[in-house]
Amino acid sequence: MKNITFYGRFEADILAGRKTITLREASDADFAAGDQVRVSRYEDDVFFCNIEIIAITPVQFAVLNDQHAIQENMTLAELKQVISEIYPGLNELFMIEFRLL
Ligand SMILES: CC(=O)Nc1ccn([C@@H]2O[C@H](CO)[C@@H](O)[C@H]2O)c(=O)n1
Repeated sequence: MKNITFYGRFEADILAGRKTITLREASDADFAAGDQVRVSRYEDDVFFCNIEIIAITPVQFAVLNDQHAIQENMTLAELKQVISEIYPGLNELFMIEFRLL
């Protein structure tokens, strides 16, 4: 089974179904629709759920919109700030849509 990590501060939103996408660089988006993936916290590698990948879609930072932000449970300004900190200067992102198993 593949693995993905999320920063621990997003665990509660993921488990509550409030965060249903993640935006990643290409090297962190090697998934396909239908994959079942183990999810753990980035900081301590503690497992916290399994997800099923619904879709992987290329998306440019420049075209991120409120719909993306809603799916991240953030404002668009917050989302752009978070991504700019994780992937400074990167425009080519991949949207990974998922559901909890
Ligand atoms: C090692 C590593 O890159 N881990 C990441 C990368 C991204 N993300 C989250 O995905 C969304 C869009 O980037 C935002 O909610 C991010 O905080 C995350 O939780 N953990």
